[in-house]
Amino acid sequence: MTLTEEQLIQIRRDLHQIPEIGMEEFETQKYLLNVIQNFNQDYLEIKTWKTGILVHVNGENSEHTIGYRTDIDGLPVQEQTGLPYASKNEGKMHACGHDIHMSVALGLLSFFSENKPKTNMTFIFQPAEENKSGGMQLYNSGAMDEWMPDEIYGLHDNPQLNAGVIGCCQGTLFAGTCEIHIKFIGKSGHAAFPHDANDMVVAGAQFVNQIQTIVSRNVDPIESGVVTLGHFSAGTTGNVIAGQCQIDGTIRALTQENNLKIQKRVREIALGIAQSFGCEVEIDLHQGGYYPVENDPKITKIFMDYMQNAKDVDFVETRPAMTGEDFGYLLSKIPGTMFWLGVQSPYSLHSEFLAPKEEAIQIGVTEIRDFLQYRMNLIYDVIK
Ligand SMILES: CC(=O)N[C@@H](CCC[C@H](N)C(=O)O)C(=O)O
Repeated sequence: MTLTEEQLIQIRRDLHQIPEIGMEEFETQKYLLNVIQNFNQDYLEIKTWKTGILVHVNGENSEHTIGYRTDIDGLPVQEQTGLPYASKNEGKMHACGHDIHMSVALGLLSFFSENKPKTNMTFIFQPAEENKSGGMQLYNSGAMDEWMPDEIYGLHDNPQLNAGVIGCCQGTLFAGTCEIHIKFIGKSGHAAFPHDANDMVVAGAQFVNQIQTIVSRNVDPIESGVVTLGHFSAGTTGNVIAGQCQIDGTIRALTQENNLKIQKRVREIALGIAQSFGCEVEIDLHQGGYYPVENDPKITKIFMDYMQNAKDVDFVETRPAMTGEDFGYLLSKIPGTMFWLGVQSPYSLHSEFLAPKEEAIQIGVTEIRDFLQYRMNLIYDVIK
């Protein structure tokens, strides 16, 4: 069966209620499998990988395989939307819209399970996009090998675009990211005797201030970068000198070169602070699979030209964004395109109030289905 708009919205609401953190998507996997097993199975082969699912669609010509990837994990965010179908999982929420991504993917898969595609297809329901580089883990596990796509597509929802609008750009769509985890370890003591202690609030504060110079002084101003420290904790109370300071953050850059340059400077500054304060430092800079999302020039031109000219598609050319995505790793191995799907919300991705407009799901399914058919016809004409 091809899922109707009503069914897609119900699926999205069901998934929205059961968000799970990366590599713990057990209920989500079970729900997805149940939906997929109700599709026409004539052309489908299904397998699981950890908490993810791979579905191969046998097309008319098996010389080319089109990949379509959705992420399936939620975030550790306490939902505050007040919606009747809000998350039932305390402290977890689909605050990045992966429930929308999954619903669109199911809509597409349901269509191609009924309408044999011109080429093979591999649908990837990928765990752990947010924090554990699920895309990189999946690719490196070899689980995709037998159904390896020749080209791959994936979308991300965008609250700033009207529902159903498609956005894309040539080159880098999303930044490469790198998590920062730094711990300064000194000596705690009485607030009255600072000379007998080694104050890690002061060391941490110096670190926070000094890294502000990285983007302003080390990155070419024509290019760009972000160093955000979202977490700083030290000490226990006002009259005890803190012996430890934990700082966590993230680096964002549009090129891998700048990402590595910023990583190097963060490391150097942390080591310099440790030396000048005579304290220990533990530095954990972790990029994993969060490479810059580099759209393939040829495939992206075909995608953008199609979307620009298609009747009924509202298309905008977007600028690169400093969000990260482990789809960047898959794109470093397989040529393809990532694009935005507008879901129109006053709240940003990762907000506890994010409430995407559900009409974007069916519009997205129609737009992407038509593009994929167009693309498969182009390929089929060449290889048949
Ligand atoms: C689309 C999106 O919001 N992605 C996340 C990716 C997280 C990357 C990693 N955990 C990091 O913080 O560096 C994002 O925060 O952009």
